[in-house]
Amino acid sequence: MLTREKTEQILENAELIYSAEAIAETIQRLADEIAAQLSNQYPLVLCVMKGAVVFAGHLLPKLAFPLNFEYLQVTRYHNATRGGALDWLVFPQNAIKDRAVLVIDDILDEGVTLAEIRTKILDCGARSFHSVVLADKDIGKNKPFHADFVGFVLPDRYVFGFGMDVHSAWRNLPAIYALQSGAER
Ligand SMILES: O=P(O)(O)OC[C@H]1O[C@H](OP(=O)(O)OP(=O)(O)O)[C@H](O)[C@@H]1O
Ligand SMILES: Nc1nc2[nH]cnc2c(=O)[nH]1
Repeated sequence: MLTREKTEQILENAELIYSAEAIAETIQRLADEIAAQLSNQYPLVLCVMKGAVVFAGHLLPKLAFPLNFEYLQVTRYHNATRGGALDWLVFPQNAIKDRAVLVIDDILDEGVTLAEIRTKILDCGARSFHSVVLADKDIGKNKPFHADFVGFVLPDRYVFGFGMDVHSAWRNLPAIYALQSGAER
């Protein structure tokens, strides 16, 4: 864990990429797009913890149709800024069969996490699979996964805030920041 001083320094040196206002507008647009496709499906909405917790908390009240809500938890970045093997921590297996599933995640980076989530959900007998991400990072190569609903396209930098962590801190920020280049380690 970083010291409090180091954590504050990271924010001071970071660059604001999306303000709280820009995020709010984007979430309303995403909610409208999701409603147009899924409002008559009575979907099971799954939040990918922990990163999507803030995004899900803002998006859910804007989905004005019947749904059920559960969460799953996977991690492959742990407290680092580079991804590794995926660790499954929580998975609501029994809730999924025959459901139209909408997965909410904060960020699509290399696409490994959501590709594995989709496989597992379809293996559990979901009727359909959709996903919404607040941010899709432009990594300059093909990804094994494309989201149905995308908020922003981000530059290829490590970002944090609005649920996303940097070395496990700053998930509580109301906006999205990019880590100063060279500070990834
Ligand atoms: O597209 P990928 O390269 O696979 O990365 C995307 C995943 O990385 C983050 O999760 P993380 O592993 O950091 O766990 P967390 O949500 O608990 O922070 C994020 O919430 C996505 O689920
Ligand atoms: N916090 C955070 N988590 C990620 N997971 C994959 N990419 C990122 C990123 O840029 N920031």
